[in-house]
Amino acid sequence: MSQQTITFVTGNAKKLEEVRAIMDAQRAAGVQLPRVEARKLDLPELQGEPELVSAEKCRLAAREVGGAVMVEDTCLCFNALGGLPGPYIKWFLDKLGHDGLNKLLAAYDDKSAYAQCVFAFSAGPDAEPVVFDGRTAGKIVPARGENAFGWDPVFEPDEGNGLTYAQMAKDDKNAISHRRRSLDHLTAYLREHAADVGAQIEHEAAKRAKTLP
Ligand SMILES: O=P(O)(O)OP(=O)(O)OP(=O)(O)OC[C@H]1O[C@@H](n2cnc3c(O)ncnc32)[C@H](O)[C@@H]1O
Ligand SMILES: [Mg+2]
Repeated sequence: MSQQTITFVTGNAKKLEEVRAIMDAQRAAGVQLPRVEARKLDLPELQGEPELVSAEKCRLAAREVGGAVMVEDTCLCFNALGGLPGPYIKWFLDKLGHDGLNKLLAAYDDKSAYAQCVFAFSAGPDAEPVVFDGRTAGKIVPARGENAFGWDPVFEPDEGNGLTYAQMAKDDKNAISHRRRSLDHLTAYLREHAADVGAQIEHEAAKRAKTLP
């Protein structure tokens, strides 16, 4: 499987940076990982539960790439709001900013939240995506820290020693992040099912080769 390539499809350069850093550190520690290439594509996203959003994004990505892909969808879930904004965080952040995200919780004592990352992997356009959930608990705080990645300045993870994601060293965020946890599940799956996944990727590729002119 290590010879085969999986394409990570995302329109977000910061996600890619973190995924690369996490995978490079694991490789350096001797963990066997597949080759991952990146493709910058902003795919349309279905509305619904995070697993569904990610699985559908994965199906579209596999069709677009015509091969094995991984994608991820990230949510920021406020417990007082029943998990919202959740998968809609991109638009809430865009329209309301860091201050507005805090104001959403002004009427509630409970500022707790969790960051959730759902990776999805597909061996090819006709394969069923497999999804992996990773979460980090914390709370929403007034913005602290100079960091250009999304809502990092307003999320203080419980394991962050009082620092927001934006104030933490990159390696420290990557050690406890929602993305790290989800990616760990995905890479463990790829290792555990290396033979099956490898055969599935090849089967998909052979099928495509037959149908292409
Ligand atoms: O192409 P894709 O991979 O979908 O990239 P995206 O930027 O559209 O990402 P999402 O749909 O998953 O939306 C998640 C939003 O949360 C932001 N985000 C994702 N991961 C984050 C993290 O670890 N820290 C802070 N903000 C993050 C991201 O910039 C988006 O605004
Ligand atoms: Mg997106």
